[in-house]
Amino acid sequence: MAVSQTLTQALDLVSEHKVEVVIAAAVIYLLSQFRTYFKLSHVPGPWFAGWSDVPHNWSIWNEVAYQYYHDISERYGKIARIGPNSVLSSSPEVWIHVNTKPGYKRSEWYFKAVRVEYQRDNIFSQTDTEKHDATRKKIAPGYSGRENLELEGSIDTRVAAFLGLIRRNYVSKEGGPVKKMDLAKKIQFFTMDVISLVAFGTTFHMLDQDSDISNFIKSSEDGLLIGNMFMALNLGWLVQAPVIGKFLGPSLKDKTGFGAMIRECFRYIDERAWAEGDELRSEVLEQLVAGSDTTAGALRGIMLHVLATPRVQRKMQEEIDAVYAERAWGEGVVPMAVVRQMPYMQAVIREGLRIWPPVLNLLPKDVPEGGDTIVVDGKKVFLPGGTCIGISTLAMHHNKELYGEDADVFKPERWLLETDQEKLAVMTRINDLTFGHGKWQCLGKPVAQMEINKMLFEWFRNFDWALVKPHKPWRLTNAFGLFLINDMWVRVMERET
Ligand code: HEM
Repeated sequence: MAVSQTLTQALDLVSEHKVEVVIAAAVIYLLSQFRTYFKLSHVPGPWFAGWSDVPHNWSIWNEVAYQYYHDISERYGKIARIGPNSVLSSSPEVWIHVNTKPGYKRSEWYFKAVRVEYQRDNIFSQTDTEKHDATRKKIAPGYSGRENLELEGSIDTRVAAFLGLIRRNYVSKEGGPVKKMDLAKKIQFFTMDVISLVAFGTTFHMLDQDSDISNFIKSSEDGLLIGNMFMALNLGWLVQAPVIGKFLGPSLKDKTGFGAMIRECFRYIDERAWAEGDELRSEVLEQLVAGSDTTAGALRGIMLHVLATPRVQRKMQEEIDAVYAERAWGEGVVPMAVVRQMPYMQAVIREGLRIWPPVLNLLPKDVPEGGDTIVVDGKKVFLPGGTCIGISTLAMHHNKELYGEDADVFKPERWLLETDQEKLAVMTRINDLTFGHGKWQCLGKPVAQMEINKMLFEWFRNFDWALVKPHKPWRLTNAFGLFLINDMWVRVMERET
């Protein structure tokens, strides 16, 4: 009774002083906006970034956020503001600092963006550093070639399957009809087949059947595009919200789409009795998401640049032929230990990852409580606690101060002809950041490296390649910083050696 009386009196008071209440609310709102604005007003950036996330979200909506980050860094320097509470940096030193200094944690972006299942975290979405570290300790050995001795053999079977698919369906002959192949699609078959083999111990057989089995790839692309839209509208939290989120996110009962894909994956996992418990199921599922588009993006990017540079293709094949002539490994797929010793191939891969880094989202981290002072180009910059700081990947890897005026050109020789050893070491350290750094560094790096190294060797040892539409080499979009690429049509011919 007393509560309802007080409520009525309060409502009466508000209705008597409507104008004053509106003014007070506006003042409080403006004060909080000013407070937020001034927190980071010493960081350069477009004026609107201090007041609104809309321009940033607009770039996400248009699927060009990676380019937006690059352009902001080019214009405002190595640390720049992109939102009221967000900054981004293209400085490798800053990024290494953020990823190693205790107290930094993953921002809430992670659970909004990469929590594949409703309200259940995986290692990638885990924002609680302690829980993340504990999970990482548990699952890391399974990802490493040293601990997982079957890894290389598993990948070899899929490399051989790719060569087999090309020979069965896509080899064109001199003067005969051209059998066009969408390399972008087949690369995704390859990465999906590898990752299913690594994650569940059984492959999807996409290469063997030359098909997007159960529409997994389409579902995953649709899921990324829809998720990207939610993020652009600042609604990422909705799919994880209590009750309502259950109906918005993918459901295991869905007939198609991401939900259907998750159900199928769980079936694979259960059949193999690979993992026990829901937590491990989530980790396995997460590998599929983290490990297929990323490596596919890398392989497509490297291939496009090599195919557009005939001199590089020729030099790669000369190196491959010399190694193959001396081969001590028999007839199978080239061993990783051999490709690792091929300087030109390694330069091509490093340069490919530099010119076309496949993971381009902010990977944002929160500054520890109490704030932190970072150093950018010798100047100290204070970031208040809770500020969200992300990486400007493209700007970092295309930095003209380090790589020169031709930083945006694919030139593997820059890794071979650099005489300044100190500079080469810096370039290498920065290049390694493609896979992240410190406690959040990519766990799948050995898997991805094996896929890229072996596949490139075998593609170019066996075949000659050409783009079918050099004027429009592929169709591309970007969601969550990952490239979704289709229609990369190529002509493949047996090599005349
Ligand atoms: C060229 C291919 C790849 C690139 C460029 C790449 C890049 C990255 C990056 C930048 C991160 C760090 C994210 C952060 O700072 O929070 C990451 C994390 C991760 N990646 Fe990869 N990745 C690739 C392939 C793979 C593959 C093949 C797998 C699985 C076999 C994988 C599994 C993971 C996992 C599990 C994490 C989370 C690690 C953690 O939270 O501790 N990645 N990756």
